[in-house]
Formats: sequence, C-alpha cells, structure tokens
Amino acid sequence: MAAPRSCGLWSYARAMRSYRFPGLRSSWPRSLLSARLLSQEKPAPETHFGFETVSEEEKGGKVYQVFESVAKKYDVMNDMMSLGIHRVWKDLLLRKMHPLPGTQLLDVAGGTGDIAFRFLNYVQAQHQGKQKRKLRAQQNLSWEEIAKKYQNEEDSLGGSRVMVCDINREMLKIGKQKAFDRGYKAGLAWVLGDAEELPFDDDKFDVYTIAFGIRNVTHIDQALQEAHRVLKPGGRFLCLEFSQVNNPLISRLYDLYSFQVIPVLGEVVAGDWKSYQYLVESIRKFPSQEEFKEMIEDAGFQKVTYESLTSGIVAIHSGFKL
Ligand SMILES: COc1cc(O)cc(C/C=C(\C)CC/C=C(\C)CC/C=C(\C)CC/C=C(\C)CC/C=C(\C)CC/C=C(\C)CC/C=C(\C)CC/C=C(\C)CC/C=C(\C)CCC=C(C)C)c1O
Ligand SMILES: C[S@@+](CC[C@H](N)C(=O)[O-])C[C@H]1O[C@@H](n2cnc3c(N)ncnc32)[C@H](O)[C@@H]1O
Repeated sequence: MAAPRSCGLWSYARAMRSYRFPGLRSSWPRSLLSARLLSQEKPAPETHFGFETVSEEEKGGKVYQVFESVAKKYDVMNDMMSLGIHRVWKDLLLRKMHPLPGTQLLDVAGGTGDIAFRFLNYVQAQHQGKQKRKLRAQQNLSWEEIAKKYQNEEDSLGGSRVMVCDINREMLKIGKQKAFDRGYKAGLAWVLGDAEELPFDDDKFDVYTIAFGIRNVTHIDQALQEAHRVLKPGGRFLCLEFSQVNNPLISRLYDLYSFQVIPVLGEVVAGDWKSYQYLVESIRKFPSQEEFKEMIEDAGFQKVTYESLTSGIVAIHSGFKL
C-alpha cells in the first residue's frame, strides 16, 4: 500500500483550491526565459494530472492507466464512496434530458454504461406508457396484435438509440458485460473513441452527455468543440461533473472526507490508493460552475445554464447548438 498523504494534507488541499486550472505560465524566471530563447526550443505544453504537473503528452496515458486499473471495481466503488448518491445525480441528468421518442444520444466517456442504461429505461418506460394509452384507445385489436406490439424490442424504444463512446477498452468491456447480463440489446452501441477527436460525422446526434468524464480529458476546450460538431442544430449538450461546494462547512467536511476517506476506500476495496488520490485531486482542479459555463459558451453553445446538486459537490451544465 502506498503511503497515505496525511501530514499537511489539509493545508495542501486548501492551497490547491486557489490553484484551479493553471493554464499557461505567464511569468517564466528571466534566466530560464533567456535560456529558452537562446536555444529556440519550445517548452513542452504542460497540464495537470491531479495535483501533479505533467506534459500534455503524458496525461492521456496516465488517465488510461487509472481507468484500466479501477474498471472491475468501478461500480462498487461509486456506490461505496457516495453511499449511492451518484445514482440520484445520474437519474436527475436523465430527468433534465427528458428524451423525446426517437432521440439519438451520444454518451461520451460512457464507461460502464450507467447513463446509457438509464436512457434506455427512461425511453422504454415512456414509450410503453404511450403504447398502453394507444392500445386502450384501440379496443378492437386482437390479442395477437397486442402481443406483437409488446414483443417488438426495437419498437419498444420508439426509435431512440444510444451510442456509448469511451477511450478505455477495460471500462467498455465491463459495460458490455453488464449490458449482456441485464438483457440490454436493442438501441445500444459501444465504440472506442477519444472525446477530443470523436469518430462521428458532423450534425449526427440530438443529445450529447458526458458524466464524470470531462475532468479527465487533456484538452477540455477541444472536447467541447467536438461535442458541438457532432450535435445536430437544436441538439443539447449535458454534462454531469464534480464542481465547487458553496457552503464553507460542507466544503470542510467534504475535503476531509475526500482526502482522508476516499483513498483509503480505494485501497481497501480496489487495492488502488493512487487512482482514488487522483480522483479527489482532479475534482479540486476542475473549474467552478461559472468558469465551466464560460468554457461551454466559448465552444459555441447557447442558452448555457447549470444546476448545482448536493451543495455543489456536482453540477449539471446544459447548452444548445442553435
Ligand atoms: C478514478 O476515478 C474515478 C473512480 C471512480 O470510481 C469514480 C469516478 C467518478 C465518480 C463518481 C461516478 C461518483 C463518486 C462519488 C464520490 C467521489 C463521492 C461524493 C461524495 C459524497 C456524495 C459525500 C460528500 C460528503 C460530505 C458532504 C461530507 C460529509 C462527510 C462526513 C460526514 C464524513 C466526514 C469525514 C471525516 C471527518 C473523515 C474521517 C471519517 C471516517 C474515517 C469515517 C468514514 C465516514 C464515512 C464513510 C461517511 C461517509 C459519508 C457520506 C458519504 C456522507 C453523505 C452525506 C451527504 C451527501 C451530505 C472517478 O472519476
Ligand atoms: C469516471 S468515469 C465515468 C463513467 C460514466 N460516464 C459514469 O458516469 O459512470 C470516466 C470515464 O472517462 C473516460 N475517459 C477519460 N478520458 C477520455 C477521453 N479523452 N475520451 C473518452 N473517454 C475518456 C474513462 O475511460 C472513464 O471510462
């Protein structure tokens, strides 16, 4: 087990809070600057991996390793860390989406399929309700006709479909197995792909979701532009992500819980302290509700709004391609 970072963690966490989103270095020391100018060599662009500064090239590989390592325990860890609250947040995302029949959803960083399965349940329940009302109105149908209407699986989704896209093979493997075990077949597809370079044509989807994914992407602005590109005009962007806690008392407790409990749970349950240390650090590095709203607007989305949930532990951002 890696050594827990307990000593000074509290002040470390607080210090890092004011160091959100580092961006470019604006003030290189003079000596370094002149050395760079002399050698004409461009500094490798840097970013962060949790609280660690890494080159942009390195980050993708490190994130890949994290999710490859946690994939098998991912779902159980989420229930344990949040006492099931992540399920409520994901249900709320679906309620906000309120997909109409025929909705084509792209769930990016879809991992083990939580958003996709909720989408299928939601559209199926809606469609069945509609069918029942229709059948009640057509009382002269034979029982064979009624049975046929219920049996057609594709039809039970009203033409809605979801495409899960994720960069990590292991996460997709667990997702596909879950889909098989739970009997999801129709209206569901899985594709390996990078949020920064989506393997889809322009103007293809009605809704784009990304839940707990965008925080891990190296170039968030690039991922947002890709979201905008693949959405149809009128399409909606929805992002569920960790955000900034606005109540100072909850914020203190949350910091304590995050830094003292979550990595321990990660070690005990998943045998992986480091990945869960990365999780809590990456949460602290993610922009606030307002900052992220601006980034979404910069990518071309309009009518951008957000809703903070559980005192801002997470937020759902929404925007439209108009
Ligand atoms: C590697 O990357 C990842 C891996 C993944 O598996 C997942 C993700 C993506 C993440 C998700 C899909 C969601 C995962 C969820 C979380 C990270 C957790 C979110 C946290 C909460 C919903 C709870 C927030 C907690 C608070 C507001 C503070 C309340 C906390 C306390 C009362 C405990 C305070 C802690 C201490 C004083 C430290 C010492 C305590 C102990 C040793 C006892 C242990 C205590 C517990 C286990 C209590 C747990 C309590 C709760 C969960 C509180 C719930 C209550 C409220 C929400 C108000 C990924 O990227
Ligand atoms: C915390 S999980 C979220 C999974 C799922 N959306 C959920 O809510 O449970 C983060 C996911 O983002 C994926 N991911 C990280 N970087 C990505 C990228 N550049 N493109 C696509 N997926 C990425 C990871 O592989 C992982 O499956």
